Amino acid sequence: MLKLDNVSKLFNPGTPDEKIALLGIDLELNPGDFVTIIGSNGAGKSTLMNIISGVMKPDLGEVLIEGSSISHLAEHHRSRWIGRVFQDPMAGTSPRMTIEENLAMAYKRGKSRGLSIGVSSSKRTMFREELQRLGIGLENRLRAKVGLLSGGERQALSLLMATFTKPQILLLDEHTAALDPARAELITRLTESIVREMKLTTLMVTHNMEQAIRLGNRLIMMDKGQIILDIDEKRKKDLTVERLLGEFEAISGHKLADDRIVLG
Ligand SMILES: Nc1ncnc2c1ncn2[C@@H]1O[C@H](COP(=O)(O)OP(=O)(O)OP(=O)(O)O)[C@@H](O)[C@H]1O
Repeated sequence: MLKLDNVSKLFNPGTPDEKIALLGIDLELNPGDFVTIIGSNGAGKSTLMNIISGVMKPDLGEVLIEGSSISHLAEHHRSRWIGRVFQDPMAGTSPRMTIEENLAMAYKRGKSRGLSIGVSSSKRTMFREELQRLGIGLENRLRAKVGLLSGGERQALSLLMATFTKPQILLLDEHTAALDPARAELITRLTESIVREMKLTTLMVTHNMEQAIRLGNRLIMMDKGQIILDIDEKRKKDLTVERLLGEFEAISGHKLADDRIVLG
């Protein structure tokens, strides 16, 4: 499925601001893996997501999907395989367009060029059915401008749009962090059901330790540009926040430093 082969990224090389963001990352996801990623400040989590989605290129190494390198492909060309939801609920949708127009855009992604972004009645019926799955009444507001939705509603729509065409890889970039606890819980629940039903291979960065342990079948910890812990489903079942923090400290030699960390 997704494979990172010896991926490294250095910012500002040869200057006093030189920063190693990623150092020789090897990572292979199996189909259907749901991997949560936690790590200290500046560990390289966002850089990793940006390199997978094509926002930036690695200095070294390859990103492969199903055995083929996608390293040369720009972000918009990868969007047919990769869905991404950002922390900012405003990032994944267009506020001036209606819910159905946003969905039509998402539906067109990766499809033939000629496909219209217009909303036919058959598409509208499909959009309504998809929105119903979210269980928050958006199916009755197809013609509402997305800018009028709450942050939670908008993030639910972003999640639906990112997964609409069943991407090979779903990237979740702290996608519940900007929401209040009730809305974060709603989005977490929706994420779990969409990932499970569609059997999506998923990478999720989170600052919430309890969420990282509870969700998914595999947990990765990063520090200073490297993966220092990769915990499988069996070991994950017995994890606690305390045990995880202890393991991090034992391996990295320092306490987990993250100003946004949520223990649970
Ligand atoms: N565009 C950039 N220019 C220079 N340095 C950068 C850039 N982006 C990231 N870095 C540096 O690269 C390192 C990794 O950053 P990254 O944002 O990937 O970490 P992170 O794990 O997402 O951190 P956080 O949890 O604090 O958001 C950090 O030292 C950061 O300061």
